[in-house]
Order: sequence, then C-alpha cells, then structure tokens
Amino acid sequence: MSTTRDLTEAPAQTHEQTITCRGERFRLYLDSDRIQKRIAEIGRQISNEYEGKTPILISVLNGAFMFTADLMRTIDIDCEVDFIKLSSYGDEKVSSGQVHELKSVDANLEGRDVIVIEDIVDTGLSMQFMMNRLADYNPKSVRVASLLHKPASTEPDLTLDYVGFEIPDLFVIGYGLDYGQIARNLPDIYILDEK
Ligand SMILES: O=P(O)(O)OC[C@H]1O[C@H](OP(=O)(O)OP(=O)(O)O)[C@H](O)[C@@H]1O
Ligand code: HPA
Repeated sequence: MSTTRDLTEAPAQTHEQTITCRGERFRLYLDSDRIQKRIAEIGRQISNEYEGKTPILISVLNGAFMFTADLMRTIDIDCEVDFIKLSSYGDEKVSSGQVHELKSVDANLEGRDVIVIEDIVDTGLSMQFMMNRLADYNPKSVRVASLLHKPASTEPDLTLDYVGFEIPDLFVIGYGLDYGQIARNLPDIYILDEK
C-alpha cells in the first residue's frame, strides 16, 4: 500500500508523512499539536498585552480563516473580528506580484486597536498592501499576527508582532493554505519535498 496519499483523488485529513497535491510531493512539516500549542502561546500573549482594550482582529481571507478561528478561541479578553479578502497567487506557487482586494473591511476601524491576522507572510506584498489600506482607516494601533513567515522571501520592511513559525522559502499547504484552492482542510502543514 502506498503511504503517499494523492489529495486530488482522496481527501487527506490526518498526519500522513507525505502527500501529493496537484502532482507534487509534500512532506509533513508542522503537525496540528505543534500548531495549536503555538497558537495558544500567541493567544495568551495577545490577551496579556491588550488587557483592558477590545482589539479587532482583521482576518485576511481566504487563507487565514482557520488560524483566525483557532487564535480567537485562545484569547480570553473581549475582542471583535472582521474580514478582508485579498488575492495574489491564483492557482500558482508564486505570487502574481499584484494584490487584488476582493472584499473590503466592513467595520469602522477609526480609533481602534487592530490586529491583522494572516496565515503566511511570504513575499510580504499582501501585508504591505494591508498596511497601506489600513492607513486609510485611521486606526489607533496596528499589529500583525502571522502563523508563518518566510523571512528569506520577504522584501518590504515589515514589523510582524506575533509570528508562529519562521519557515524556509518553500511552498507550504494545509491549515488554511492552498495549492490551486485545495488542501486548505488539512489540519497539519506540509512543505514541498524537493527530493
Ligand atoms: O506575502 P505574500 O507573498 O503576499 O503571500 C501571502 C498571501 O498569500 C496568500 O493569499 P492568496 O493571495 O494566495 O489568497 P488566499 O488567501 O485566498 O489563498 C496568503 O493567504 C497571504 O494572504
Ligand atoms: O507557501 C505558500 N503556500 C500557500 N499559499 C501561499 N501564499 C503565499 N505563500 C504561500
């Protein structure tokens, strides 16, 4: 029996060591226990640092939906959530270089303590776009929480206040991150296997 599951043929849900997605091989990189433990640490830190305030989490769809839901459950002070939808990758493994805003924020962010929630900062173009966009809304403060960061790939000078894991410059899938829209439902994060 093969130990490599092909995501395009059968849904993969748990902890396979290797999977294939759109004909490319990926290996397990961060399992769900490790992800959830790190998220709980970030949630505790945010709860302490924002005590007495009511921050609003701005989740960057689609990729950040899972991280946002899990992170929010670990924050034990009052907080709100709203969503923006950006897209720049299409079905490819590299950024198109152009960030499109497909849905804007609905909440009034003027004077608010905003925490931007991302699944990944890769080239940094989406986050740079977010920072420019937020400046229009005149918030009181802006911080960023990103589950993953690829420092070797990030070009703009960005301040990332809460980072789950720094990872190498290789394509990753799972836990909200897609390859051509599939693989978001994996509870673990897989990395492109270059071997
Ligand atoms: O730092 P960057 O190189 O800009 O990459 C990061 C962005 O790319 C992904 O979004 P994508 O455009 O793929 O849309 P999605 O969230 O709907 O998958 C991810 O969710 C981030 O928003
Ligand atoms: O490595 C990645 N995987 C999935 N989506 C992404 N968007 C930016 N980088 C990535």
